[in-house]
Amino acid sequence: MRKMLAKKRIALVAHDNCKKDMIQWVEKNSESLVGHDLICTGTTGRMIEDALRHKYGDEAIDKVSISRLKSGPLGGDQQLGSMIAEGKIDVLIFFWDAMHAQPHDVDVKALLRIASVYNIPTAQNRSTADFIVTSPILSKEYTPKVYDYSSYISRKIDL
Ligand SMILES: O=C(CO)COP(=O)(O)O
Repeated sequence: MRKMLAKKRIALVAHDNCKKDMIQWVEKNSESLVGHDLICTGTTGRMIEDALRHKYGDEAIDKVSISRLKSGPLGGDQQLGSMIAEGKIDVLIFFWDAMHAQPHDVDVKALLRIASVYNIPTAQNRSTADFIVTSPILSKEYTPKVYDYSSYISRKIDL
């Protein structure tokens, strides 16, 4: 059983062409977000921190839990994927660029895939992110369905 606490661990990631969208979305929903733990890839995190600092001031921002991983192309997506596999992320908000290829395309795909494997609520655009951030479940305990991969783990492989 996997139980999400009322305080969620929310991963925030955006490609460069989507960062404006992400910052606007965070600013618009900051009241709902600041009570949770925010985990970001490097550059997205820096920009979100700057935006929140600008909105709330230096003192208030120190009380917001924001952690910054490596920049996406430098391993940040993989770090997030690893955190998902370890049960350390509850929600993924990932605005990825559907119009331009990324140097770390494989990492992007891997992150989205692992989020699916572990049944992580994932927003890939602002509308879905709006639905998630306004969901009453966001601030309540929640027990997501955990898929049973035991038959895969114990599968027999002929040698
Ligand atoms: O590349 C990213 C996600 O794939 C995001 O990385 P940055 O937040 O460091 O720009």
